[in-house]
Order: sequence, then C-alpha cells, then structure tokens
Amino acid sequence: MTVVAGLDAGTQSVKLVVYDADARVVLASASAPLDLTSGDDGSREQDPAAWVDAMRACFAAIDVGLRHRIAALGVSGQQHGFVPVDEAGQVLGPAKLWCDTSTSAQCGPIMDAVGGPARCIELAGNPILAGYTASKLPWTREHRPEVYARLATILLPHDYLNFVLTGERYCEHGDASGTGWLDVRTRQWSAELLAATDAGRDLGGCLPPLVDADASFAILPGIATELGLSRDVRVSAGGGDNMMAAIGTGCVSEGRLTMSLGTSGTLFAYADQPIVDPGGAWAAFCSSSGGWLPLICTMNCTVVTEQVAKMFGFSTRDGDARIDATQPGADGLTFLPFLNGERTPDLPLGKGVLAGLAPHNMREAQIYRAAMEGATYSLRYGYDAFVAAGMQFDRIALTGGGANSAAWRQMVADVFDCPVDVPAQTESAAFGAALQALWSLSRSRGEATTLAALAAEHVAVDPALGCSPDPERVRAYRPAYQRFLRHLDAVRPLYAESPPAPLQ
Ligand SMILES: Nc1ncnc2c1ncn2[C@@H]1O[C@H](COP(=O)(O)OP(=O)(O)O)[C@@H](O)[C@H]1O
Ligand SMILES: O=C(CO)[C@@H](O)[C@H](O)COP(=O)(O)O
Repeated sequence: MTVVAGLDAGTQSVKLVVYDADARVVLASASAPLDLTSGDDGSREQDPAAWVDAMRACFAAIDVGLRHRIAALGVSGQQHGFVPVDEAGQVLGPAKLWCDTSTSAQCGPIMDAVGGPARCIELAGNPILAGYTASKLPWTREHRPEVYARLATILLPHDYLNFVLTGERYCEHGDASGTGWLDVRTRQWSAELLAATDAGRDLGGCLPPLVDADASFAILPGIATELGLSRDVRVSAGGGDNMMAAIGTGCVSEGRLTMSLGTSGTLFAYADQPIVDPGGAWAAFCSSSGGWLPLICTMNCTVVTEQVAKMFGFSTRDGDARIDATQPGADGLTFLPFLNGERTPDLPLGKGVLAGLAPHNMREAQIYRAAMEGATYSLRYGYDAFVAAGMQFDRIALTGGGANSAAWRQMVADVFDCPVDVPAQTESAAFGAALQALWSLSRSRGEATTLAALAAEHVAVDPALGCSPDPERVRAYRPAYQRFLRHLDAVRPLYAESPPAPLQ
C-alpha cells in the first residue's frame, strides 16, 4: 500500500490529509486553527512557530500505526509570506502575510527603481503588488532594523515548514514566483529586481536555491520521531496553496480552471508556457507542477462573508438559509468588499463600501447576500480579464471553505454563467500536496509518471455537489454585476493613491 500525506498551512488553519494511493481513499484528515494578528495599519502577521505547533497537532490526531505507513509528505502554504530566518535557522520575527497591506508604500519605489510597473513586468512577468513578498523586505529594513541586520534567509511559509522537516533551505518555482523577484519566463531570480529592492546588500544570497517540482528531500530523524513518522519519509518540493490546489483539482493541463473561495478568492488556469499580461491584469505565476499558473487573487473573499455573519451574530454555516430567502441583486445593495485593501481590482488602500441602502434592504439577509455577491463579482472582474485575453473555459472546479455553501456554488455558476464541479476531496491544497508527494516518490523510484496522469487517476468530482447555471438567475445577475462595476469606477479615485484627506 502506498500511503502519502499532504499538509496545507492556510491563513485560518493547518490541514492534513493522509491518502492511500492504491485504494484511492483518504484514510484520515485533521486540522488545527491559526490566529491572525491584525493592525490598523493593514498589517496581518502570524508567528511561524504557530504553523509548526498546528502541524504537530494535526499529526498527533492521526492514528500512530497509520502515521508510520506514510512514505512521502508534501507541504502547501499560503503564498507570499515573509519568514525572516538567521544563519542558525532561528525565526527573527513574525511573518508578514499575503494579506498584509502595511507595506503598500514600499511597492512603488521598487518598481520606480527599474523604470516603472511596465518595465517590472518586462523583467519578471509581474508588477510588485501589495501582499507580494518583495515589499516586505524594505518595510523590515525600515521598521524592524534588528531583524534586517540578522537576516540570512528569506523563506516562504511552506519553505519554512519544509526547512523544519528537512533542515534544508530550498524553494520551488510556483511559490517563488509570488515573491515578485522571480523572472517567470526564465524561472530564475531577477538580479535587477533584487538590486532594486535593496541596493545595499546581496539579496540573492538571502534566497534559497530553486529546485524542480518533482524534487524530494529526506526528513530529519528528530522531527520524524517527534511527529511519529518513519525516518524514511520523503518530503517533496511542496508549493503555494493555490499551486497545490491546482494539482488537487486536476488543474495541471491546459483548458482547466479552478476557483478557490478561501480567506482569499482565487481563480487560476494551468498553462504550458508563461502567460504574462503586459498590463498586469493577472498574476503570471509558475505552477508547482513544472508549468505556469496565471492567477487572479482577491484579498477579500470568505473574510467578508465571515465578518458580516459575525457582525449579525450568526455562523457562515447558517448563511445559506438567509441567502435562500433573498434574490440575486440583493434588493439593490452593492457591497465593494475591500475590507483591508484589495489586489483585484488593484486598490491596496481601498476599504469596504456598502451602497444602495434603502429602508427595504437594510436587513441582515440582504447584507449577507450583498457581501457574498461582492466577493464573487470581484472574482468575475478578474475572470473578465482572462476572457478578454482569449482564454476559454467550459467548467469551473470550485474549492475552498466557501464551496461548502450550496448557495455560493450556485451563485458562482450563475454569475459566471458556467457549470461548476466540486472535487470529491474538498481539502484541495492538502490533497494536491499529497499527490505531488506521490509524484516525487514515483520519480525517485525511476518511474516516468506525469502529474497529469496522476491527477486523471486520483482527482474525482462529487456529482451531488456540481451545479449548472440557471438562465433566469444568470439574467438577474447581469445588471447587478454592472452596478458593481459602476460603483467600483466611482470609488476608485477615492482609494487610488493615498487615503482620502480628512474632512474639515
Ligand atoms: N458553509 C459555508 N458557507 C460560507 N462560508 C464557509 C462555509 N464553510 C466554511 N466557510 C468559510 O471558509 C473559510 C475557510 O476556508 P479555507 O479554504 O479553509 O480558508 P484558508 O485556506 O484561507 O484558511 C472560512 O472563512 C469560513 O467562513
Ligand atoms: O495571496 C494569495 C494568492 O496570490 C492567497 O491566495 C494566499 O495564497 C492565501 O490563501 P488562502 O489562505 O486564502 O487559501
């Protein structure tokens, strides 16, 4: 029996799945919650030690005998986080995360140093956006000089967990492309962008070597014993959570599209070559499967529905009943859900806006629906850029916590006018990490297995959860989405460059 495991360190929790690749069944799964430290300046941070504790808790929840049968492990992690590590491997401070907008002022100067955003895209395929790793370095230099002074290595969240597991500092192209420093065309660090970020030091020396997606490393005996794993476990290259969710939803060949409704909302398509937009309408990332992964990310997805539910004192698990009692368009409400700034559309200094309030719609059900619609329209806004560039899709694979909501699944089918499939393995990023581990294991045994073949064999959809667009609702959402776009145009200047001046 070949048993593999996948670990996903998301924003809100760490999740583990243990998978029997011969019987094609998930034998066990576990999760452990994570806290987030938020600041009024837009900062969003976590202590990397909390990821390690949560990883320990996940393994401890799995039967000891089963843990010993795990042959390979893959690690997925929230993208873009900045984990500063010293020469000895000690973490020097909290990790600034993908949703941290406190470093948005540091983005412009990096791009200006190479000649502006267009030149930056020419160099690396991507502009330096708020949330990407790059701007966190000058912020650290300015605000945490003691961390900057001792900084030896910059690791991404999944690189850090790999480091804890193997003692090796390495990264792979998928997550590395989310730093902003990787030239996604050549798959090498851009020396020019590194120098633009910090002219005073050899930043390249702080970045770990890049390994191929099918690489694997030995687990350290000490951590293997501590987690109750065999000392023979191979740890695969791992990747960013979206890259791993791509593997776990079968988005490893052209024409496939996956949407994830997590703390962030994402939409990504696999490509055999780099797909760069000269205007930076999408993130031109690499995949963690050897290819590329053009991606749209909204910073405010389930974080918005969750905040609204919390405000009214109910759980998102009970949100569907409220949505079902309302109509597409939320009775005229428009919710621009940019609670902590936004990446798509690019408004890092944006804030949420609830418009169209009238006596008949000032109710929790309508406001909750408007929040879910707003989060969905932001993704549709990104999808429109994919379609305008000629990309074509005939189905959406839907994953992430929000896909638990039947109302949200149907809303996606209707707003995008496209059938929705829901993978049977709901923890797609953890499952993708397990599949990558299986792939690297078979490669290390000299087999010529491809990830596309593995995905075809192991990724299944749950026929009970899929949904098709409903023509009447598709028609009803069209004007509501146009209204969202008009409101977006109206508020854009307010949040474009700097916070609005205080009223006199
Ligand atoms: N039935 C549901 N309806 C709406 N949202 C849900 C539902 N179940 C879970 N969620 C949301 O899913 C989110 C967690 O999703 P997940 O993909 O695990 O996030 P992350 O990877 O960012 O930690 C939570 O914000 C939660 O509110
Ligand atoms: O920043 C991005 C993608 O570019 C986010 O998608 C993060 O990778 C966090 O993911 P979740 O915790 O929401 O799954």
